[in-house]
Amino acid sequence: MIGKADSGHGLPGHVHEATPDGVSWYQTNKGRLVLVTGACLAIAWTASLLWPAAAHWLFVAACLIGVVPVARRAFAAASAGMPFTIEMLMTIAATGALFIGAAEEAALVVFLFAVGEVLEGVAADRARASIRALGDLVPKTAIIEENGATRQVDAAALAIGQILLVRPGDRIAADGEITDGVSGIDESPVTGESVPKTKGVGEPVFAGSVNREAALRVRVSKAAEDNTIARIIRLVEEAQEARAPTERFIDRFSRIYMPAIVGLALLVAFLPPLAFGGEWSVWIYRALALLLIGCPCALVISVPAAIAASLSTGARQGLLMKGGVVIEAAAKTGIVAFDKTGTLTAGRPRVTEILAFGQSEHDVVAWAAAVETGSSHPLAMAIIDRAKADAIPVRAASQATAIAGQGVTGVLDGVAIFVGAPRHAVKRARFDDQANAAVERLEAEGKTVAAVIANGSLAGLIALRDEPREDAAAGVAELKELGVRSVMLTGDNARTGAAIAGALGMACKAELMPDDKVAAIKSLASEAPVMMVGDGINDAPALAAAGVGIAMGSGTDVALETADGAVLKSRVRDVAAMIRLARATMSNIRVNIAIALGLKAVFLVTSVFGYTGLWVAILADTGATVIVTANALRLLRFKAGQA
Ligand SMILES: Nc1ncnc2c1ncn2[C@@H]1O[C@H](COP(=O)(O)OP(=O)(O)OP(=O)(O)O)[C@@H](O)[C@H]1O
Ligand SMILES: [Zn+2]
Repeated sequence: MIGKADSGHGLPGHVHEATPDGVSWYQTNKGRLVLVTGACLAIAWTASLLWPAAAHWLFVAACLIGVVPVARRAFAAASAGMPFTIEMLMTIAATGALFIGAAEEAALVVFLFAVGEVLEGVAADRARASIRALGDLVPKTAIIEENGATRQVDAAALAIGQILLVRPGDRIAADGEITDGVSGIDESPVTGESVPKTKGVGEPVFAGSVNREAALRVRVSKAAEDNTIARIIRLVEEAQEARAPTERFIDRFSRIYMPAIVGLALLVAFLPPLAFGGEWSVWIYRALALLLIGCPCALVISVPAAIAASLSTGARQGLLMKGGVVIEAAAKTGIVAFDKTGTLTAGRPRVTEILAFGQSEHDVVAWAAAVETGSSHPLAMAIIDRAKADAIPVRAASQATAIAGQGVTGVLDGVAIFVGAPRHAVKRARFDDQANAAVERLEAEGKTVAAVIANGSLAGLIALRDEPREDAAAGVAELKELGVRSVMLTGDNARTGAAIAGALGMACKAELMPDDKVAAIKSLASEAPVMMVGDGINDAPALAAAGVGIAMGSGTDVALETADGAVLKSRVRDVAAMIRLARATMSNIRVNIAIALGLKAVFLVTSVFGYTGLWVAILADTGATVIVTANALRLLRFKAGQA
């Protein structure tokens, strides 16, 4: 909401337009107003020493110069149906002060109000600039190779298929695939991951990452606006627009609060003089101070400033959240449900054992690999890789069909083959005691067993193991420290699931068919707010069912669009980091609201009883805004990860 023209919270004007790049505060209209009113004040003060009679009129002039632009905005809003604006409060207070003869204070009020606006603008711009800085990471130009010659082109105009020449030290200008060369690539701008990765021919690279070592040729695979970094920036910018429930509360609050303040001011102005003969000028003066105290700008700025700072900090650390709503929900997380394959584990299972029953090991692997050509499951790739490694030719089975959550079937050389989970395989072939014992033992070791059935009898067992990510146990432990429970959701069998989950120190719900995951999330949600973490691609329904759905993955393979947020570094610990950042943001907001309301409450009382006057009132208002914004900007330096 910062930087947008007012979007209906009834408090226009105090919300800041983005300052264009390269424009300093004093070059903006509001900045010039500060300089002009400041100069008038200085002249008037000097004059008051030399020629007191003229000083009064100089203060009046200073006040009028300052109040006219504010009054114009106030009346524009009023004629648009929003009479209770911050500008209106300010206009009434300043002109009122002029009428009761407090010209010096009226001028000071107008000046400090202008200063406050400029300070807010500077702070809001800082939060925004740190998001925009992400975009500056993509170079403006690129060198392409065409018909054997090279030329420099505009990076925004790069077309898919063009070949980029990337020298060592260059930033890569587009998402693409390496066609020539091997080099260490620093992807920290895109994923927040600071350790460079060595990449070679055929591997993807992302716009904004830095080529560290050797020259590369890269084939452009995405148009400029579809680059991963462009998508991330767009997402963070859109996220800024999404309004948190707390923010909506403040809007509603302000809508009642502003008229209430005006009513109270009228009461203070008229009641004492009419009821018990108070001095008119005294009570009008106090009422005007009350109007200034009533200005809710600190309250209005507190939430969006904190959210903008938090989104930007998160983005730089590879933690994306789509707006204040997500931050607020993430902060409340009581249970994190993790998908197993590809989230808690690396998603690259390896074959560890092959047991053959009455067949050769060779045939077991050959049959299994043949039907697995019809599946895109990670287990399928592992089995095919094993066949290749053992120099067993992989032929494609006919009629190969994947059965979701169970396995695959197909026919090779007239042999009908099934490869899949033993609990489904037992319906297709008899398992003797020896086979059952082997399955039990392997699963208890955290391995997934694929039973291979040929023409209705068990031909063999293939055990596979998908190692947990290096930081999975640490991530689960960090979550526990935050008071958050972790649960693993998996389609794998209960024994394997329990073995892996147990080693990581978390609970497990296993043997879930794809639809069951949604039901599992819903039942967890009845216990505590759930965050679901998955790869975002085949578990979109589960991500959607959870209070917060977070996709985990690096660069292009993460489905940013389907989730509420993403952990770009593929680290389990970053899930804890995200919750920490969300909680820090919410407590920052709570502190800000307390500061804003607390200061107002104190000065409300002192103004009504006449202990403090107009200029203290406006100073408290501006001061509260500055304190609140400065506090929000502290989030820009928040380190979400634990050392
Ligand atoms: N192509 C396949 N080859 C062998 N077994 C398979 C295949 N597809 C599915 N299975 C079996 O079915 C089970 C359930 O599969 P599903 O894809 O639902 O879950 P998963 O990938 O193992 O686990 P997760 O839910 O954690 O991603 C697997 O654990 C495996 O035993
Ligand atoms: Zn204010």
